[in-house]
Amino acid sequence: MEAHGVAIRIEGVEQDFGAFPALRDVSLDIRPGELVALLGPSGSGKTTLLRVIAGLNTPDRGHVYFDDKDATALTVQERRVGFVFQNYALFKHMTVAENIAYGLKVRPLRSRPARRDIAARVEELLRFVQLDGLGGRYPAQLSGGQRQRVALARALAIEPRVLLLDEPFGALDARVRKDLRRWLRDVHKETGLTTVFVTHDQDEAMELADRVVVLNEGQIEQIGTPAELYDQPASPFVISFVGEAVALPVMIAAGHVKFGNRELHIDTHGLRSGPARVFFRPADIAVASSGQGELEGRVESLRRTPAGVRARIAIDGYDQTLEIDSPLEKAAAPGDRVPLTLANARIFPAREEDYIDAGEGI
Ligand SMILES: Nc1ncnc2c1ncn2[C@@H]1O[C@H](COP(=O)(O)OP(=O)(O)OP(=O)(O)O)[C@@H](O)[C@H]1O
Repeated sequence: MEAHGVAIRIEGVEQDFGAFPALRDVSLDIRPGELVALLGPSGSGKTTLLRVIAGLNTPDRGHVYFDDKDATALTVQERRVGFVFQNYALFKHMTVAENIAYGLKVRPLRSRPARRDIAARVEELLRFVQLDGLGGRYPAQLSGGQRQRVALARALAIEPRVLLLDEPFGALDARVRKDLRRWLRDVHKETGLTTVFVTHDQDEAMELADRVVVLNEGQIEQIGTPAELYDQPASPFVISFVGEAVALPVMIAAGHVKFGNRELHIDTHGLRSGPARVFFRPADIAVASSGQGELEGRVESLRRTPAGVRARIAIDGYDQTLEIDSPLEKAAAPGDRVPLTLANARIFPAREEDYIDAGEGI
């Protein structure tokens, strides 16, 4: 990638806490104006990576570049990053306006704007985050969502060149979260700021981000647009973490994919003969016309969902159940035996531990 097309470059970054490797060989380019999500389960290294980008953590190995300049040794202030944390770390004893003005007031005298200019900037930001008129309140007098908007205004006040958000909506209820997500997307559009946010919520990442970085055990599993992650997941971890998936242990032999003694009509994608796993989204498994299914199972239970029904099905020859989505009018009844067809399979080599499981049933 051309250097001028990169706002933040992370190169071979590693961070250890004692003997524990929290980040392992993380490399990533973030383009100017991009909205990037760091997504992963608890403990996967999201916050650690965000802190490395911010300059709050110094990596043990590797480099961070801002606009092509090595920023690894620069402080937070020197990097000019704006921060928003999960639990609205606002100063309780300061009014909303004072909170927003804080980053400007603590600047060294020579770069500090005049009082009048700070006041004007605060007013402008209050309007921008749709809190005009509330500058005199204290944080305790605001709702959670309002506080998070103040936190964002405070981060924007210093005119950062990068905005970093750590689970910014984590503590809010589902409805407010959703509203703020949309709002943040609008804010991003308007400011055009390079923005990196941490979330463990795949819906949040997929709805907001231009690109999503999936982290697992301190390593990047995949970087891609939401569509790429859904349609071309690079690993079993990604397909299972981004959206729902069911996995079936299969055996590849002579170019055929067998589940027990049934053949699944799936391309092997050039995988060698041996044990493998195929993954499906619940929406990609459908009840077939009788006699036409690749698999057969018994409906154990049904649950109504916004889009139709979700059926839990015990598959013949497999000691686990899988869940499928079907439209209301096609719903079977508990106890029914149903033939199933499969679409959009992803196939991956089995891990060692699957070899034994898969081998037994096949
Ligand atoms: N200062 C520290 N000292 C020791 N271990 C740490 C420190 N900070 C993080 N860790 C460990 O590093 C790993 C990654 O932590 P990190 O906070 O980056 O994960 P995360 O993906 O943000 O998780 P969560 O979603 O739970 O916040 C965890 O196992 C954590 O316990």
